[in-house]
Amino acid sequence: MEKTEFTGKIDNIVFENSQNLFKIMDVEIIGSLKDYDEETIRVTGNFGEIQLEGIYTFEGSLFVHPKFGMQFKVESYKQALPHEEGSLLKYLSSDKFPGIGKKAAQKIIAGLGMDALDVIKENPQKISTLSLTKKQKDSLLSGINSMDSYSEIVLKLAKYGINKRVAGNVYKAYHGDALQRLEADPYEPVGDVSGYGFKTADKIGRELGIKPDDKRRIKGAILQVIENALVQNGDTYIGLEALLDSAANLIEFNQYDVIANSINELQKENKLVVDNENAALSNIFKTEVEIASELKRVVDSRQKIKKYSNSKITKAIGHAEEKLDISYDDTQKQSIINALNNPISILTGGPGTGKTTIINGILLCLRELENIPAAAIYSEDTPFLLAAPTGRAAKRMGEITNIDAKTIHRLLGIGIGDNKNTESEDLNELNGEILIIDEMSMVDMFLFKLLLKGIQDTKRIVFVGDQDQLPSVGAGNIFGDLIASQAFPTTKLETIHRQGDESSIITLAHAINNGKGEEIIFEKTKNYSFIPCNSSQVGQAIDQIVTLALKRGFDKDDIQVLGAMYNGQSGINSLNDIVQTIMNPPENHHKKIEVHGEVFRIGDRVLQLQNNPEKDIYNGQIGKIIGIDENRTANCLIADFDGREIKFDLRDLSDLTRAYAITIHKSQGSEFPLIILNLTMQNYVMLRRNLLYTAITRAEKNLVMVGEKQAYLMALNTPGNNRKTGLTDKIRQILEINSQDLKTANPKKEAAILAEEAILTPELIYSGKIDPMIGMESTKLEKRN
Ligand SMILES: Nc1ncnc2c1ncn2[C@@H]1O[C@H](COP(=O)(O)OP(=O)(O)OP(=O)(O)O)[C@@H](O)[C@H]1O
Repeated sequence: MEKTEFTGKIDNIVFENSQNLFKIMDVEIIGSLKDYDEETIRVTGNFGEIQLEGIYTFEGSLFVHPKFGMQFKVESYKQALPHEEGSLLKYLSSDKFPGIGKKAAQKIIAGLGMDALDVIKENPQKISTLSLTKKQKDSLLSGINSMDSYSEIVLKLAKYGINKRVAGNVYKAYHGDALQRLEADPYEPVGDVSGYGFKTADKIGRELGIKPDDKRRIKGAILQVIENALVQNGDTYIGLEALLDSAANLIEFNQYDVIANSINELQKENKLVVDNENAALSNIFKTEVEIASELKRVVDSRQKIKKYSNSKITKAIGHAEEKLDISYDDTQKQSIINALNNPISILTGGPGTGKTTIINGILLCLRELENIPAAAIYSEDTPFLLAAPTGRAAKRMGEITNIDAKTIHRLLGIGIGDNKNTESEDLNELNGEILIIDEMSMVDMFLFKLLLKGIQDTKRIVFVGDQDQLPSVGAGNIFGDLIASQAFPTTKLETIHRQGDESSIITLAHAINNGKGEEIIFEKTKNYSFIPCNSSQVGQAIDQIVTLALKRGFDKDDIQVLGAMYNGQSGINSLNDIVQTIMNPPENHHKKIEVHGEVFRIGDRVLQLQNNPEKDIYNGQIGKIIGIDENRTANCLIADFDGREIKFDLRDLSDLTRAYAITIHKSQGSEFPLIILNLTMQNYVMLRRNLLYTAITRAEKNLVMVGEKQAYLMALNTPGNNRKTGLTDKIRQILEINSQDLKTANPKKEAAILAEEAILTPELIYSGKIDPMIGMESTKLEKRN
């Protein structure tokens, strides 16, 4: 429809997405809107801060929404400035312009007339003609600048080639000042504003005539190089030599002394820290120092906590063994002693090595040694604090220990995405006999710092995990660094204790870690198999495997597809479309709702992507949709998360996605009876040993690997975690560890042997001669053309 314009008052903000600033609002029309007769209209578009009751002029076009009727799609908007004397006087003397009272406001109107605001906006120089103090002039200018609406800023930034999304991020960081700040130093937001990198800055810099050797430009390049290492590799620092080289590359000239000077200046400005020939962003360096200092505080303040005698512990372990009907091996026993007699201890081991069995042993021993009645353990103020970084991992920990386990966020009482900004005063104080954190490999540096800050009087702290799993999504490598520091008694479990059907997957997992995966991964065993196919065949193969698994009696909820990335032919998004069609087809006439390009239907399995303590659901938690209101009202979707009904409004739905296929990263901390894993060379940037290992260890009983052999080989042969981090050294320095203090127990490795079986090829699979499904009877894959 044709472009038109109208002015209106904001009645109601129906929906807003804080990520991309998209809003849906009800607007009361002031005056008229061409081709529209009603008094209010629903308006959609991207907006910055919008004031309820505020009056704005909108430019855009009418369109008919198939369900909600006539709406107005906004292309640009601006705040309607007051023009009559009374309201202009009131506006100018409001707290939007601090230091300007009624008198000064009258001077402004007398000097520039009723259009004063527009006049200054057009030509800020006019302010100098007013008889105001410098402070008042500044206040007037900055007040008017901050009224620059989001769409005006987007328009102005567009002339520098900045797209809407990035312009939105710039706006979120600098608000109305955005343009002034960018024009003063286009390199300032580099590393600070998402999507705004050195290239964008350089484009603006060139237009503004900033010289190639300008300090602002060089500093921007330096920050960009460090930021790249942080975001792309998870490194918390970069070597100075590499920094000089990469920065020189970026600015395209090789004057190292000029770059070095800028590094020094950035140090003085507290933006980065140079330590031992390495450079780190200040906040990252500071976080590592804080973590090491907190660890020292925890260790030092627990020196006086009593240690149990060997005989007492041995007796308690004996009782635990009787109760659990097992006998711990020597390494396992040592880990229990470590946990009971040290302020901080660490337990790491692959699947089936007995981590959970040890946690149970530690708790049983402590109950006996401290004479703790059951009532205390199950009380609100329990002396046993158990937590894990994700909801699913916490749930599993709770089920296995029979003691309530929380997410770390919930344990600390912190809000959504608050890791970076939470102050320690806002944290729950952690006390009690023991704190055990499971799945430590997933804990990132910001959350770990908060966890340590929350620890008050907890007598013992045990970090449990598998150091060979993927490191945390955020930068750093907390669990690996704690182990490498050798500052805390650490037990590495290497003997596989789990027996039974799933043991061949566990053997495969351990072989992958020991560099022997290639020998057995492409075999067909009772529990795992490999189906080679290229990325264009992945969807088809997964379609067949899922269909077949369902025919064989697998429960829908037991089948989980995993992949490395969301996009691409064999990406998570397209696999979700395929599996959703099989498991919850549209012809079931279920109610549905479409958001961010995904269709959700009643019955769909969904994944929560962010921590949401208010709803008590967390990143990685899986639920099922049980209700949908197609009119998209307040609670338009209801999902069952572990027996609890959680209501979502449109805004919350940006945190929800379908979960038939999920990324390996999101699957961390969860296990499923049947894992269908797909890896192809499209994922080549991510193909590392720890990614494959993490994926494989998600399978409880059965594993079907699909994709390109080359991709699996690349993952097998690319060392996992090689993040450059500074925490290990800082721990060693601050806790004054010297090299003799080796605190790691290293038991012998156990040999893993597997029988040889036939290797699958696509021809065999599609001819139906070989069955990729494991432990199930005779249905074969159909041949597809
Ligand atoms: N010393 C032992 N003797 C006999 N069985 C053991 C011993 N230790 C552990 N197990 C058994 O081995 C299996 C795996 O142990 P557990 O679940 O504790 O390992 P885990 O490291 O937590 O593995 P995962 O991470 O896969 O859950 C369990 O069935 C457990 O009972």
